[in-house]
Amino acid sequence: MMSSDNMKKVVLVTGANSGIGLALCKRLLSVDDQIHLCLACRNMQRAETARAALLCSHPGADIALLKVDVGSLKSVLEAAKELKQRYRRLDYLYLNAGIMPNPRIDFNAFINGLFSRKAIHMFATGEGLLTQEDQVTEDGLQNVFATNVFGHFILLRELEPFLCQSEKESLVIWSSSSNARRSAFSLTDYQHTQGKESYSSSKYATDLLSVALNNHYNKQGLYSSVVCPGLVMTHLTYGILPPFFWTLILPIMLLVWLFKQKPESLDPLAKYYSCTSGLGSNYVKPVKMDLDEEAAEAFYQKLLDLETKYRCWQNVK
Ligand SMILES: NC(=O)C1=CN([C@@H]2O[C@H](COP(=O)(O)OP(=O)(O)OC[C@H]3O[C@@H](n4cnc5c(N)ncnc54)[C@H](OP(=O)(O)O)[C@@H]3O)[C@@H](O)[C@H]2O)C=CC1
Ligand SMILES: CC(C)CCC[C@@H](C)[C@H]1CC[C@H]2C3=C(CC[C@]12C)[C@@]1(C)CCC(=O)C[C@@H]1CC3
Repeated sequence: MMSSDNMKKVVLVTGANSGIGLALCKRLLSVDDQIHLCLACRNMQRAETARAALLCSHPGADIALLKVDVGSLKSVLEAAKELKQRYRRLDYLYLNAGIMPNPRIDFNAFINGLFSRKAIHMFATGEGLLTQEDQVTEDGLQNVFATNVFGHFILLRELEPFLCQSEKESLVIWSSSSNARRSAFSLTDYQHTQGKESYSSSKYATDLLSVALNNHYNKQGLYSSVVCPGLVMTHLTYGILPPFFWTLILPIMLLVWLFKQKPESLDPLAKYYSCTSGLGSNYVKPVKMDLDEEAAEAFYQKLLDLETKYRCWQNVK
């Protein structure tokens, strides 16, 4: 018979020590403080600080730490092994850790975009505005791809037996982005070795991967979904512009948005209302992803090939 401790849901969040990951952990505990929450972080000091902050608001919560650098395959394999020893189940896997290294704003694109019909879209998604300088990891992979996509994919593959259990369903949730863009991604260069939009490409890759995962794993009780947090002030965005700059431009961004609103674009027969209600909160609306299932499957096969290659390499080492 299962003890009540074994019946508690196990939730793992990568990149849980700051920003969206930490806010998510706080929210999860406020919804259900009876979960086993595991903060998967690369820096244990920052993870400890996050744990202490969560315990302040939720004393008595069951919060464990797991060391993992999702950009390193060795670290991911070790972390997965450790997890399998600690828990008998995994209910929610939040694949949230992510990077946007050395971001630069393309000011020419910004000025051109500002006076175009795409201004609002540009402010909402950052489309075409940002470039990044990527690097190669110890495993010989592009860092943004390794961190935002492949490390998480390997983690998921390793945890497959826990996620695909006949008696229960499991959910994998990816932190994607409105910056995910089809034109930044290429199946022939899925690591984005050539371009300067590795972030956009990696987020499009997570969207594709999520679709493929559903096709392959739904029958085994594993469901994948992507969330798109919009624009959130975190270390990631403070890497693009310093905090004081954001304080200055946010009201301007709001004004631009207001002036760009077209009254005729409002539907007279629609009510525009907040989705928040006392009967359960729903702050989001679904947006159809700009992708097709063949591309998702083709990308999935490429990831499986890369996985095979790296597993052989790990065995040889
Ligand atoms: N902020 C925004 O506007 C948006 C963010 N997102 C996505 O949300 C996710 C969270 O980002 P956000 O909270 O904004 O940014 P933060 O930089 O605040 O958080 C990123 C988290 O990921 C961790 N991380 C980064 N690299 C690794 C790694 N190799 N191994 C383990 N952990 C790692 C960081 O750890 P450490 O502290 O050690 O660096 C940190 O905890 C990302 O995937 C991002 O792309 C999506 C849309 C918008
Ligand atoms: C005065 C100007 C220099 C103002 C430039 C504003 C831009 C820096 C921002 C406008 C939209 C923003 C945005 C992001 C980053 C910053 C902007 C491009 C993200 C790409 C950050 C990470 C994400 O995942 C999505 C964000 C979408 C919007």
